[in-house]
Amino acid sequence: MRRNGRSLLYPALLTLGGVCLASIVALPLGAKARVAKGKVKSKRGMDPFTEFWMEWMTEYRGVVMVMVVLPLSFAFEQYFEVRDWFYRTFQVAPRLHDARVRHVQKQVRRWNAAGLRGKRTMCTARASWLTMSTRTATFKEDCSKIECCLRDILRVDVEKGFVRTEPLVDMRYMTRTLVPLGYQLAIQVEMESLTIGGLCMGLGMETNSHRFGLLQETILALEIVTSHGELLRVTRESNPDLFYALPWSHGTLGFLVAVELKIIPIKPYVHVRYLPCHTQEELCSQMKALSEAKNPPEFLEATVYSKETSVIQVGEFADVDSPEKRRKVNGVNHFWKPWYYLHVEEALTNKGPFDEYIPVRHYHHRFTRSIFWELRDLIPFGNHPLYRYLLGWLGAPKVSFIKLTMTPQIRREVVYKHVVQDIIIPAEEMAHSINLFHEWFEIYPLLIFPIAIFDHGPAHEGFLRNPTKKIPGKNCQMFFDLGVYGVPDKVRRKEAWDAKARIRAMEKYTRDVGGYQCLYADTFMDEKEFRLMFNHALYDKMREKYDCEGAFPSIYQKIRPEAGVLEDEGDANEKTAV
Ligand SMILES: NC(=O)C1=CN([C@@H]2O[C@H](COP(=O)(O)OP(=O)(O)OC[C@H]3O[C@@H](n4cnc5c(N)ncnc54)[C@H](OP(=O)(O)O)[C@@H]3O)[C@@H](O)[C@H]2O)C=CC1
Ligand SMILES: C=C(/C=C/[C@@H](C)[C@H]1CC[C@H]2C3=CC=C4C[C@@H](O)CC[C@]4(C)[C@H]3CC[C@]12C)C(C)C
Repeated sequence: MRRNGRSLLYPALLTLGGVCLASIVALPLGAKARVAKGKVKSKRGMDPFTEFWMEWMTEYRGVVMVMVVLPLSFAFEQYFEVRDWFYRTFQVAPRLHDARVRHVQKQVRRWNAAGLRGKRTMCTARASWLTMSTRTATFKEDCSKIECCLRDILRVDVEKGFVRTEPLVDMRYMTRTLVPLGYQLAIQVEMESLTIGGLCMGLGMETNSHRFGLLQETILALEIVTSHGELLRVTRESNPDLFYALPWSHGTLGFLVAVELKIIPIKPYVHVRYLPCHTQEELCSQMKALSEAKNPPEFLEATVYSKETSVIQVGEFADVDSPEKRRKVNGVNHFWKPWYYLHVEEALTNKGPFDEYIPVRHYHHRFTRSIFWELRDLIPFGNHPLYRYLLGWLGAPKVSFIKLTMTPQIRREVVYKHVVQDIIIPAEEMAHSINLFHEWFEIYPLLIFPIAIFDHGPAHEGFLRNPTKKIPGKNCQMFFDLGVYGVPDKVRRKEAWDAKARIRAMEKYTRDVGGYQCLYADTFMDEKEFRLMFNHALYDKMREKYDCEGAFPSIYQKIRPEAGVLEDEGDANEKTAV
């Protein structure tokens, strides 16, 4: 059987590779011929060949996704599997680390010596398309780009419970390394391509954030190259001001070259119970009771399928040590399995509540395969059994390649006919916010998971304010993440839908209830509104102390509405009567 399976797999792979290669060669040649024959006329004043491509890639997005993005993602994935295996096995990275840090310092010192302070700010050289932000980071064009090629795990210390790692290590590499050792990051974030640097300098959260808080609470030490090229090791004890100012600072206080993060022991499986809720009240009261319990579950989240219906997922680490448990093992990420959010939804059918044992690494990356539920619009037939069995093994398209093949027209559609947003707001807002999201977006599912926001004391209030309504006996207040990803129903129904007005209403509501918008997403806030949402006191102090003005852009300069896409250009493009 295995031999038969293999002998079928290789011809299938070769055929697919051949078709992709042929298309990649044939399509541009065909396009060039059409342009040469004068069959393509420029409508926007671009050169006709580029214009033809832009239009083709916009029109045939699904084909580009399957023929280009998927094979590229697969090849990229395989390359990094081999590269990371080599570095891990031969322990190459720790020996190279110091030289890599010196390279960052040398570039920063060269920038200082060239007299660029105040003239041209610095940012990382990571290309915008590679990142997990929805933005295009146009600010980078005006910056000196500093290469921070630091992509390895330096040390895993299970006795002391921490991992020392470089910033470009992603979540896939992290679980690949830690899980076989019986450990995970205290906050092990879901999406495989998110990097440690992005999560520490931005934000990181997961379905056990009701226990540990945001990923920043699990940082033990940060190693930073300052605007003068000095290397600093920053801990809670040695430099609390800078330590609490660095999370969410987006590389505007210095370059991160290494970080120590807390790790926790795990078991091989996560026992997940799926609890259907048929009213909002049921959802809110259960989430409150579970998240604020004396002994809360290890993992907790809810997927909301309509205004009233949702499924709560309660997870606990487990061993599978009996035949009865073995029968309930479900490797949800195997390529032939249905997308996870659709599997969860089954709890709302006649099947009712159910439970299963998910191998821990499958649990960690349970939404990567369907990019939460974004893939249903990118590859509408992606969950069809035929597709899953024939092409599912190629994995999910990587967000990076989706971004790389995005034409300006698609970028505008992503902004004006589509929503990707997460907000973190106080727990008591759950029902109200679901109703508001229904009114503004009408997109389901919605994602919900509780997050403890900790009090660091008045001297160390970071970018997030200290909470005001702490849980009795605890040093934190319960907030929750509410995520919305997809195409609003009004857009699907081809009715007018004002993206900017809706997102701005969401931002105002978030500010009014003392919450925060996740900054990987597009924001429409002006600087005054942004400074109202986030506490800049400690951040401003550190910007001054470490001479960052004129050396790094401010956070707002990095996340502000992008010129040409989100900036006001009159209202013509904002009202999308489709
Ligand atoms: N569940 C979760 O927690 C999720 C989180 N996210 C978000 O995605 C982002 C991570 O995406 P990812 O692609 O990994 O990160 P990015 O490359 O987008 O980086 C995010 C920010 O961190 C800065 N940064 C990254 N590395 C360094 C470094 N070595 N030194 C200094 N600054 C650095 C970047 O600076 P620069 O602009 O100079 O490159 C950028 O401003 C996070 O910020 C997070 O908010 C998204 C989805 C889920
Ligand atoms: C914050 C969480 C999860 C977020 C993800 C669902 C989104 C993070 C980045 C998003 C995307 C980036 C770029 C895109 C290109 C566009 O052409 C299509 C959309 C998208 C793929 C988009 C999709 C959603 C994200 C992956 C949770 C963990 C709280």
